[in-house]
Amino acid sequence: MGVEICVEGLTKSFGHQVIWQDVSLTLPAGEVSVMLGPSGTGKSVFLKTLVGLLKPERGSITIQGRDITKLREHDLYEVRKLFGVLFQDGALFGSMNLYDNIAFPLREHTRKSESEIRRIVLEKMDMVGLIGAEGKLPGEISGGMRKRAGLARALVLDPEIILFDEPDSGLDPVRVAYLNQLIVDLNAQIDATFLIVTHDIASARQVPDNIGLLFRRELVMFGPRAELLTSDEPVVRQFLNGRMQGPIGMAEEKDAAQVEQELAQIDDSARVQQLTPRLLPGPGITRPPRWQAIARREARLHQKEVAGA
Ligand SMILES: Nc1ncnc2c1ncn2[C@@H]1O[C@H](COP(=O)(O)OP(=O)(O)OP(=O)(O)O)[C@@H](O)[C@H]1O
Repeated sequence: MGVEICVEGLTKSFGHQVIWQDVSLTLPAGEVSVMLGPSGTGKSVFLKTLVGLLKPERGSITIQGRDITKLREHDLYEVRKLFGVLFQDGALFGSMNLYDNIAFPLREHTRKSESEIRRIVLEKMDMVGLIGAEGKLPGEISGGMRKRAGLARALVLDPEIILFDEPDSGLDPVRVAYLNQLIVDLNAQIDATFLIVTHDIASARQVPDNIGLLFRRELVMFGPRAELLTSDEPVVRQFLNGRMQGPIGMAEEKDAAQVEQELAQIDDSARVQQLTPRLLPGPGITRPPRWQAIARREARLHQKEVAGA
């Protein structure tokens, strides 16, 4: 079972540039959460702050009762072992084959024997569908395979928390669909806490239990998927529908009168019916008990929304 991450009043700046301020949210243990936001709103900075690579100016990040923003390097090193991170490009070593890339954290951080390492590496390669590609170099395989190799490497230390930085970037829609299914299946299998940064609205609608949205240096909203998907909050509605009409502009902020006029013109009559179904684990993968709780939570929200429509 994954662990909960409790973020309170978190603020991060670089010099005079405030990236985001007063961010508070709880990533529930074992659930999948997605963080959305226009480019440059600090989603990657948020992931790096969670894993302790960047220090916030204010606020706390509590994991297993410890505020990681206050830890010294040695203790932070221990907490980091709870995390697996899938970086945007897989962050594989170009000169090492996939087997050695995936074995790398085990050789660096554990004293396991080569036969034990072999068992773990092949198990994780199997989980992400890469059996047979052990000898390939990262430059010889597709972007989708590189992501899966990066994911296998993120899994080898059996993390309680996995952070995904734009796992779908640069992939075609079919590869994105396969990757989303893999993420859902993995979450059901290992029950770790997942946080995914993405721009892909289709993924954000189908994959997570919870969605958050960063905009203009604030966390606009964070909550259960169905709540965000049916929200009347103008920024949330604009982003999740990929529209030009709304408070989010190309580069500059729009003036209030223009936003109001644009919002008045949108016909949202079909919105309630459009609540995208959640992606379920594939056949043969047992759903952990929390899936029932999440399904009940979503059904309640949906009923409330339909009743209020
Ligand atoms: N180490 C750093 N030093 C100074 N500024 C930084 C640093 N890292 C990030 N930034 C700035 O923080 C802001 C947010 O960057 P970040 O990459 O987190 O955005 P993002 O929301 O992930 O964007 P995208 O969706 O385009 O990937 C940017 O203005 C970036 O230039």
